[in-house]
Amino acid sequence: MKPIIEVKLLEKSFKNRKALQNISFEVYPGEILCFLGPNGAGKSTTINILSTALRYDRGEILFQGEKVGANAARFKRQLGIVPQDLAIYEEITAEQNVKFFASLYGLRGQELQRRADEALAFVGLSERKRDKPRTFSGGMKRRLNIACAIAHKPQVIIMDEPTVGIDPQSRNHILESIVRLKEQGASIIYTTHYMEEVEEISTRIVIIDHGRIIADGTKESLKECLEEEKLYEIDVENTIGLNEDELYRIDGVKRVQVGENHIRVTTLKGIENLDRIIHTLIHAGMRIQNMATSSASLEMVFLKLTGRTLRN
Ligand SMILES: Nc1ncnc2c1ncn2[C@@H]1O[C@H](COP(=O)(O)OP(=O)(O)OP(=O)(O)O)[C@@H](O)[C@H]1O
Repeated sequence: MKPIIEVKLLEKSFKNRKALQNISFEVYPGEILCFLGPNGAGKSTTINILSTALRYDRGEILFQGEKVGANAARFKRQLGIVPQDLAIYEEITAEQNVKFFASLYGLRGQELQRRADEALAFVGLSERKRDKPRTFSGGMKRRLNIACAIAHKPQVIIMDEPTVGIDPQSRNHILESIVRLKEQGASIIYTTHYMEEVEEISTRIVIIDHGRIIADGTKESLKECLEEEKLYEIDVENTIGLNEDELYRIDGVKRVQVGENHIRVTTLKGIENLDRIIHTLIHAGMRIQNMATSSASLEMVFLKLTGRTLRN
């Protein structure tokens, strides 16, 4: 299958600070490509460039095999953008909002009405279409934001953290609608901090850190790198007095991460070392309160690749 978008060696600096370095990836039709990365990793910069809202210094973006530069107008018509901050007008009705944004893509008359109705039904807001968004919950506003971005039926939909700070019901609604958009053939580029969302909806994942892509693959392929490892999550009263080196000296221990009252130890599966880990912690004066073992998760992939958790 041919990619709908190809991004090649993208670079972007803000003053002297490099925000993106050698970013290359493809987007295929009918996929949900999740961008995962901590604050400041470069996710928004990447998708703002893709949205044509931000210039880049070097690199190339192709849409259906052709450079975007000369075809920017054609490309923009096929983009639906759901920004991180709500982009709706509070003082006009939900329907008027959707019609306004869809009209920017050239829709008029009956077609405009039909598409607006479809988009509002799609996000579950048909019954509230004559109401103004100022009377909506945060989740409903987010859904309206999505309706505004998809009414013109774009081939590529870019969503920047569309579920931040909303109730679980709206969140589920949004995730379900994203999967339906994919099933209808759209390509969705989705950024999030929430690992669970990535587990739930992604067909492919790009992990970005410090402005570079450090992994690109399906959930399954990314987790393969962890087949040999397991993770101990240990809660303690506090970690004052713990020397990480003592844990690293234990056979099989690969990574240690120490928080205020939490310790994560990644260790090789084949080596029985739990008794030594516990002994070392007790010897250092730790009061263990809880312990759990995890097998491969995206959080662990992220930890392995970056040495950090996604949400510190
Ligand atoms: N307009 C700007 N001016 C200066 N620096 C910027 C600007 N926008 C982003 N940056 C810097 O570029 C880097 C990447 O930021 P970006 O917003 O893309 O990260 P992010 O992964 O989207 O983070 P978040 O999850 O917090 O949105 C950061 O170091 C940020 O401080």
